[in-house]
Amino acid sequence: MQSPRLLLGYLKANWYIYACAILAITVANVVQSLYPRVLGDFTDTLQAGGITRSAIIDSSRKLFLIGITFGVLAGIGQYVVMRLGRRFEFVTRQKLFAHFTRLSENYYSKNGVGKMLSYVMNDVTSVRESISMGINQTTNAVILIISVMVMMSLSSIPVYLILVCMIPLLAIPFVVVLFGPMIRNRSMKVQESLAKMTETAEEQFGGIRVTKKFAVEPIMRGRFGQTVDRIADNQLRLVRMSSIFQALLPFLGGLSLIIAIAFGGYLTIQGSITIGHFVALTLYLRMIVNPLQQIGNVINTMQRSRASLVRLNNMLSVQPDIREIDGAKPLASGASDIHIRQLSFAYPGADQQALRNIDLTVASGKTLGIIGKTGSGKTTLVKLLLRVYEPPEGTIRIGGDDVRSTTLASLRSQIGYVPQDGFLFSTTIRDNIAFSNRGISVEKVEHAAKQAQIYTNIMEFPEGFETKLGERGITLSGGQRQRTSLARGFLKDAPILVLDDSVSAVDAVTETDIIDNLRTSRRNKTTIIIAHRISAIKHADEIVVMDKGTIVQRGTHDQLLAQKGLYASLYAIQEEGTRNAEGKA
Ligand SMILES: Nc1ncnc2c1ncn2[C@@H]1O[C@H](COP(=O)(O)OP(=O)(O)OP(=O)(O)O)[C@@H](O)[C@H]1O
Repeated sequence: MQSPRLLLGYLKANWYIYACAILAITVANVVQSLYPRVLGDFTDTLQAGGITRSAIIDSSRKLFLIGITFGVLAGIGQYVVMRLGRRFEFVTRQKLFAHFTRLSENYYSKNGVGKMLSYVMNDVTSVRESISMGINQTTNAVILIISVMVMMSLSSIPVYLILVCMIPLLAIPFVVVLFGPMIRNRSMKVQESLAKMTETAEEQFGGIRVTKKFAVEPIMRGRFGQTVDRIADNQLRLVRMSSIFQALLPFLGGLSLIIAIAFGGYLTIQGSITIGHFVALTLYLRMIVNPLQQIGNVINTMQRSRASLVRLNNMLSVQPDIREIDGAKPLASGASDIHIRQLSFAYPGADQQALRNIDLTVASGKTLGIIGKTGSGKTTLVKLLLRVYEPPEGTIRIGGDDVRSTTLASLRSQIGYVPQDGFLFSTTIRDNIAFSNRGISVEKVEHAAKQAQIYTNIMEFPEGFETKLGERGITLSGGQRQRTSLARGFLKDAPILVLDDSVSAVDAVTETDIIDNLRTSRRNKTTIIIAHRISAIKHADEIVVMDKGTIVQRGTHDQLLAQKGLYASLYAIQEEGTRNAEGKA
């Protein structure tokens, strides 16, 4: 196993419970291995003196005791092991989820959500099966085989006969060594194709509305079909290999039995061993055919889950891109002046810089407007402020502290960020708005909704704020979704509020109302508004115009209008658009 930390850690933590369970299963199997001896002795008694009442009662009592002891002890042992297996599943899923929440946006932009789900579902289940079934069946099988061997050697069956019968079983280690790696490799491929399918399914369900609007369902079905076919191919390859392997071990057990019947039968006819020995020997060998099959099963499952365990351990060892430095300090409470110096940034793997030499100061309590062409770096700037991506050291300071030396939680709790397409969860509108503080009063939630101009819309729903939203807020229009997400930003009332194109989907009148509310509620609080429409930022204390990752103009609305440049051109185009619209109306 490459890096068995996850499983070893769990087994170590629970070793004493496992030890008790294994002890119970061991005793159960030792007791069960007495069974051929009782029957062998019974046969010899029959042969010596015929059938007697006392012999029947005595043997029946022994067999009954063996059955009861085996049933109770094996049952308890198996229950404990299964329970621990389920607990492993639960603990590991929690561990994975906690790990996922620490990974950066950069990781998620490269790895689909479906892939993450596959770890949580398929891989965890596969490892759980192996530890539950593996421990139960291995203990059962190994102990039974050992007990049978011991019982056979303690009996007066000749050793040479036992050894001859065992010859086919010597091939087992070779079979295991040969097939094990092949099964593991094929399992790895199955798990990878399952992950791909979950990823594709997640993406296709997410995009189902676009698919339908473009009437491209057959193409999407074809694409999904391809991923399913890949799984089927990989699974068939695995099943072929596993089946051959699983059949081989009992086959070797069967060969032993044939030798026992042929050679043992011959010795019985010759009078070298008693019929009782012959019966006991064949029963002993018959008894190890099932455990051999179980061992085949277990090795099969173990190889498969080993592939999953490697995947899980690899996943858990992914280091988050954004990490707090040792001794990171919380950002001073209420700090809200922002200083950006010589900030240049390129996305990992990108050959061009998204931001170049940005110098910017937003004094505490002021409003900054950012406008610029699409792709000019506006959102990137905010992502660096929030440390969604890591800015170079010393380039961004809040309240005098380099954001890289602060704790992530304190930094993000000081900033309210409202993106253009804020994600809404499948819960009530109230919970969506009160996202940063579920315990907040209804009045405050309603007030935030009023500020974001969504209150009236919400009250029109029969259940008002208790209305449940479907996947990604499907019951709301684009503009309603945007304003619900905006209300969430208002409610957080953070020292710094960033609106990233957050009023783009509302009409001009509503936008004016929202901006007015914003100006009132954010008086003396730092606010950054990114917009494409000048109407959303013209009131700002300072406006910067961005182009190709740099700031090309800065000033107030009036100062920028007085300059020839991108801002004045944008204004002219937008004013003309508004006049045309009014003319048509
Ligand atoms: N995760 C990413 N990985 C690589 N490049 C990215 C990533 N996100 C954005 N970019 C690139 O960085 C540049 C700036 O993008 P950004 O999102 O900051 O622009 P923007 O000004 O906010 O655009 P818009 O107005 O369309 O929202 C673009 O060229 C974009 O393609």
